[in-house]
Amino acid sequence: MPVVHDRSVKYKRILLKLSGEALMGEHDFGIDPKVLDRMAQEVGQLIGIGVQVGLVIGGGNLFRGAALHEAGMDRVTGDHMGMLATVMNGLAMRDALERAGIRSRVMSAIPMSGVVEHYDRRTAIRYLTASDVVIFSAGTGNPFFTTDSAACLRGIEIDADVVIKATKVDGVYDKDPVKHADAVKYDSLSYDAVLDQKLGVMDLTAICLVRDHNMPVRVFDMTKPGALLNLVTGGKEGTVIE
Ligand SMILES: Nc1ncnc2c1ncn2[C@@H]1O[C@H](COP(=O)(O)OP(=O)(O)O)[C@@H](O)[C@H]1O
Ligand SMILES: O=c1ccn([C@@H]2O[C@H](COP(=O)(O)OP(=O)(O)O)[C@@H](O)[C@H]2O)c(=O)[nH]1
Repeated sequence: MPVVHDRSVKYKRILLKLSGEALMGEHDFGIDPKVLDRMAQEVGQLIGIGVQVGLVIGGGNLFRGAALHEAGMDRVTGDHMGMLATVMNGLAMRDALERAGIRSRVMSAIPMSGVVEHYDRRTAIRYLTASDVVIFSAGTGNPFFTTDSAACLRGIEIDADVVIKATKVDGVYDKDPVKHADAVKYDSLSYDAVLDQKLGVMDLTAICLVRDHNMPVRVFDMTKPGALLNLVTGGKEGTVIE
């Protein structure tokens, strides 16, 4: 895809985190190809204006370690299944991107020879510089972490300008807006405010990491068409944590 620099770009290199659950679309489990195709188009628009895109995709649409543990499974085994789920989502996203004509790579924190490349930071940066989308899968490679933490970790490692969390709500609220109709949205807030109020939009380990490395985080609604492009080109979308 040709790179056209015809819009002002606020963030030159981004780490975009997509929630696994959002990939389900209207379904209760799995991947809705329509959602994948739409996300691929939106990522393609960013590549088209010269933005370098790293992706971390969750696995909650398939397996979550904590939920498997609640059902009786060993926690670490459940987390391994959750991380493998993120590799499956990564493969599906690569497929959608390639079908849309966007070059992409899947790297895994857990070696999986013959299926995807093993994560290597310097190689990832080379791919990004060449305008390939890099999908960082298998989370951090360690149990007891989340893909939010993986997104913040990879964002810091690749020296991204921002970590963008694409989710089903349109920002950070003073309480969970899915459970409380009177929740109030923040346009911006500090890392410490998220930590002090224990706001559940992102796990607190991830927030500590971005705080320690001054990495700004944007939270926005991935179901809103065009929102991602608007955000990356300086538009007002969602909430800024910095
Ligand atoms: N203070 C808050 N502001 C915004 N969303 C919140 C807040 N507290 C909890 N949430 C929940 O966090 C979810 C976003 O996180 P995400 O990682 O995408 O979902 P999940 O954790 O279900 O995979 C939202 O769907 C929302 O219900
Ligand atoms: O570094 C990591 C990232 C993820 N996971 C496991 O993978 C699952 C899926 O990730 P997550 O819940 O973050 O997905 P999302 O909520 O974004 O869909 C988690 O529940 C964990 O079990 C893990 O063990 N280590």
